[in-house]
Amino acid sequence: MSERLIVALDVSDKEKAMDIVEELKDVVSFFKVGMELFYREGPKLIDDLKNLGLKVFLDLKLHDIPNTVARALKNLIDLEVDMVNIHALGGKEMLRAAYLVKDEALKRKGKAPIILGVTVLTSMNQESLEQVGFKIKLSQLVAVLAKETKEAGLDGVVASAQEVALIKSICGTEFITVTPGIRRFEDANFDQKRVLTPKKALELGADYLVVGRPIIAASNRRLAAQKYLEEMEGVLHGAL
Ligand SMILES: O=C(O)c1cc(=O)[nH]c(=O)n1[C@@H]1O[C@H](COP(=O)(O)O)[C@@H](O)[C@H]1O
Repeated sequence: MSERLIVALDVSDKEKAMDIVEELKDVVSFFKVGMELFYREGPKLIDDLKNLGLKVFLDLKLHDIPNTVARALKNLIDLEVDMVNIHALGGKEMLRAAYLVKDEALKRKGKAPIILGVTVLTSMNQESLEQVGFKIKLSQLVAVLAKETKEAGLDGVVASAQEVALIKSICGTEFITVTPGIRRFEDANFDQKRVLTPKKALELGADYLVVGRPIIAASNRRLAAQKYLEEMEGVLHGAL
């Protein structure tokens, strides 16, 4: 069991999500609930997962004006999740507003989730950035957004593992990196463009690896998760 593997519950309803949790809960303790599932099942599902003693990353990628993000974030923090994210492209003021909400929650409750800035989606590459008008090099944009997130006082970023070394060199090793777009060598990329293997991601310093379809769409999910964990443990125990 490694808390550093986060399995994305990208399914449409609670029944399907709980089937996956049931199959994996002996080997995986951290699950991600995204828009698809949360928009249908809402806060009750978060309670159910927390009551099973699991950690929850609530991935709703907030992106709005500072006031709206701050107010929404307060509600998410009150769900007692362990991790949430907001788009760093929302700007300095928005990131700072998020930090102030976290700070207020820490004072009020004595605890608050890890709050991450999403840098550039792992489904994008240099070409996709140019298509939406960005002339900057992708890794440079990730670096700018990570630096803004750090300066606002937030805990870390979501980025591709390909940028982890750069982010850590700018923001320090304590700044958390959560990396989706993780694929074992034999797994399909689907819509992910910036991918790396679990082994490489951990070697570069990624703190948490997010994996969805290669595990949840596998015919034997437990075996699929175990293969990811084995590859990770090889690095964590210095055996590879
Ligand atoms: O914030 C995220 O979790 C996220 C950010 C990002 O840049 N890319 C990304 O894939 N994700 C999420 O990570 C998961 C990856 O799923 P798979 O591609 O199926 O492994 C999905 O639930 C995405 O919503």
